[in-house]
Formats: sequence, C-alpha cells, structure tokens
Amino acid sequence: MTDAFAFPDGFLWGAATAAHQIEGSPLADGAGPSIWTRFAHTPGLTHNGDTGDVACDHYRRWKDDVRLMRELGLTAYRFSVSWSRVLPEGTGRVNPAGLDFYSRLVDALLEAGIEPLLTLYHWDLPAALDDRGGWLNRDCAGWFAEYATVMAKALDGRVRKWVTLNEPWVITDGGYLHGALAPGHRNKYEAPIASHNLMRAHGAAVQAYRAVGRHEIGLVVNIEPKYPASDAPEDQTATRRAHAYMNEQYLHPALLGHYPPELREIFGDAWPDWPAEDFALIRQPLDFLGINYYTRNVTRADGSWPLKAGAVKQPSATYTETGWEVFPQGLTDTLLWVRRTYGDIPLYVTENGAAFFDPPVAEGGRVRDPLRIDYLRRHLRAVHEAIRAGCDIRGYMVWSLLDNLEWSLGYSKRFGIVHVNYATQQRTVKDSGRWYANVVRSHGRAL
Ligand SMILES: N=[N+]=NCCCCNC(=O)[C@@H]1[C@H]2[C@H](O)[C@@H](O)[C@H](O)[C@@H](CO)[C@@H]12
Repeated sequence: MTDAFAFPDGFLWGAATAAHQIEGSPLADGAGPSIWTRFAHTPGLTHNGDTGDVACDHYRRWKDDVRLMRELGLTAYRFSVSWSRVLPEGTGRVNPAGLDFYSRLVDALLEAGIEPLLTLYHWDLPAALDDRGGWLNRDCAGWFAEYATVMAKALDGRVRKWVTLNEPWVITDGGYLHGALAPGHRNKYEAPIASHNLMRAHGAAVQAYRAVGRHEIGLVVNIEPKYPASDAPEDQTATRRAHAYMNEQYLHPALLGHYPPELREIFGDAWPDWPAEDFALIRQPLDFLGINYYTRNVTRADGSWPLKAGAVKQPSATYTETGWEVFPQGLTDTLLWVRRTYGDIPLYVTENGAAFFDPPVAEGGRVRDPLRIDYLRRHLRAVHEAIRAGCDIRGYMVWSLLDNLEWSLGYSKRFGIVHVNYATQQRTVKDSGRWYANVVRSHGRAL
C-alpha cells in the first residue's frame, strides 16, 4: 500500500449532517417551531411541498444511525443542534427533553469512539425569535450567546469541538437577499443587516462559550473560489467583487476585524456605517475554521443584481445534480488561499460532497454511485495536496452521511453516502459509503 496519501496522525474522518435535514419530529417532546417549519409549510416554497416533518426520522432512529457510523469506521461526526428543540421560544425556558436528545446522541457517539463536532446554528432559527425580528434585530447576539451558554454548560467536555454558525453567506444570500431559503426575504437593505448581526452573534457566542467551555470553537464558511473568465478588466473586477461577496465577507470581519471594501461598492446605500465596537465583538480568537467546499465559479462581468458578476458554464466539465461544476483543484486553491490570507489557523473540511442521480437500491442491497466515488476521491486527493503544501488540515467531513432534506429542493437531491428510502426509512450503504469506509480504515492510503 503506497504511502502517497498518508494523512497526519489524528486526522479526523467524518461525515456531516444538520438537524432540520435529518431529524424529523420538529415539534416532538416540547420542541418549538423553527423558521424552516414555517417556510416548508408555506405552499409553493419547497420542491413538491416537501417538509422536515419526517426527513430521515433521525430523532427516533439515532441509535441505528450511530451504529451505522461505527460500522463505517468514522472517527468524527458533525451534526447540528435544533435551537428551538432546546429553547422552544429561543430564549428563557429550556426544554429538558430537547437537551436530553443531544446528550444521549453525544454519549452514543463517544461510546462508539466517534468525535462529535457540534454546530450551534445550521439555519433553523426558532420561529419565536423570527417573530421578534430574528437576525435583523441586534438583540440576536444576546439570544445566540444565551443558547451557546446553555449548550456549553450541558455538553462541554463531551463535545470538544464547537461551531457557532454554518455558512453565514448562505443564510444571508438565501434567506434575506434572494429569498430562496427561510425566512424567505428578498431585500437588499435587510441582507447586510442580517449578515452583520450573524457575525455579531458569532462573536457573542464565542465569548459566551469561552466563559463556560474549555475546548475548541470555530466558524464554518462555504468558500467558492472565483476564476476570471478572461483577462478583460471588467471580468477581473467582477471576479474580485464576487470573491469579496462570497468568500471574504465573513472571514475578513471574523479574523481581520474589517469588511472587504467591495461590499460597500456592491450594496451602495444599503451598506450601513457599522459601529466600530461591533468589530471588536465579531473578531474573537478562533481555534479552527471549517471550510465547506463544493465547487468553483468561472466569473465574468454581467448585468446581474446585485453583483454584476455571473458564472460561465465550462463545456467540458462534469456537473452535479445541483448544477455545480466538479473541480477538485478549487479545494486545494481554497485551502491555500485561506492559509495565505488568514494565517496558519487549523482547518477542517467540514463539508464536501455531491448530489448525483443515484440508481434505486439493486437486488442484494447495492447502490452503485461511481460518480460520487470519483468526486470524493479527487477531492480527498486535493485535500492531501494542500496538506503537502503546508496547510494544517485536521479533518474531513463528507456531506452527507445520509440522503436528506436539501432545503428548498426537498428530497429531490441525494448527497448521502448512505441511501435513505423515505417511504420505509431503510438505510442502505452506497458503494461510495463502502469506498469511504475503506479510505478511513487505511487512513487515506487507499486513495
Ligand atoms: N451556486 N453555487 N454554489 C455553491 C454554493 C454552495 C452553497 N450551499 C452549500 O454550501 C450547502 C451546504 C449546507 O451546509 C448543507 O446544509 C447543504 O445541504 C449542502 C448541499 O447544498 C451545502
């Protein structure tokens, strides 16, 4: 077995999920509704009217799912907590049954030798807080800090790797600018406010965690590297705008204490003069960064709103079911860019994966998904290339453990290395799951 792809000792091999996408039972045992409970039950907003009412029924099947993770040999599992399961109104009263669900899940993971990575916020804001303005209300920093404190007091020590937010860019761009995601706002003036408040809440939660917790906390961002379609000056500046908007908008304030200048150019009169003290709150020392990588973007200047920058389809490339180009080099480039721009902060690839059209489960329980195996193999090799180039990468979480609820796209897209039959809830490990288990077992050498 060649050591060509030997990964560092202690490198974590995991899979990632999110509460709303897999748990189901959104209102069980005293839980409160989230903005996704409401959004999905609003006619016309999700594919087929799909909701998270059942999803993968993980709220009831979690023991079997942990057993599945152990059988795959995972050494880590990234999941998120449903804020409104623990704090039904978002603040104040704690729901013991909600806290207990996550406590038992964590204990089962530890018992199976699997390191939990807990994400506090993966898009499912308590509806009661949305009624009070949600991320548009500056009080959200205090609400989120209170929630972080409740979780840290309950789980810190058993959970040693914490994440405040998952992908603030998607939360803002999807939920407040384009309206495709909950809470479904389409408002150029709200988006910067929600975005800035999310980062204030991130900073407040890090401070709150450090008052209670003794372990590691970080931020997870999606990075999509932008490559200019041509040397033309307008394509170069459009690429710069798109890069600042998607890739620097959150890491700059979190790690450097200021926004990239392009954001005022993009949003114009919709970009406020932020209070200087906000940046001291946002810029908290972090123990790691989580990078979610799916694809790249070849960018040119166009008339689109608000970026005036658009994607150029690559004729010879492979595209996934979500329309994303398969471009593993972009992951290496991204990891090196993060190190070059923000220093040698420890990194995890906290999500990477692809939706392809999977055939139905064949006789004997096989799901042949060669395109996903090829995608994962090439992206894991890209991670290894970044490690060889000096990046301090501590782990990789495949998105996703299970086929699950792909937000507004419902159940139409399958990202799992394990197939889920939503009618029976039968789990079937796909060929990609068996392949990944072998990679994990060999600590990467089987790549
Ligand atoms: N255009 N375009 N570019 C690609 C931009 C990717 C933005 N979407 C994500 O990163 C989401 C992340 C989310 O955490 C998870 O909850 C989602 O299920 C996966 C799959 O969608 C990914």
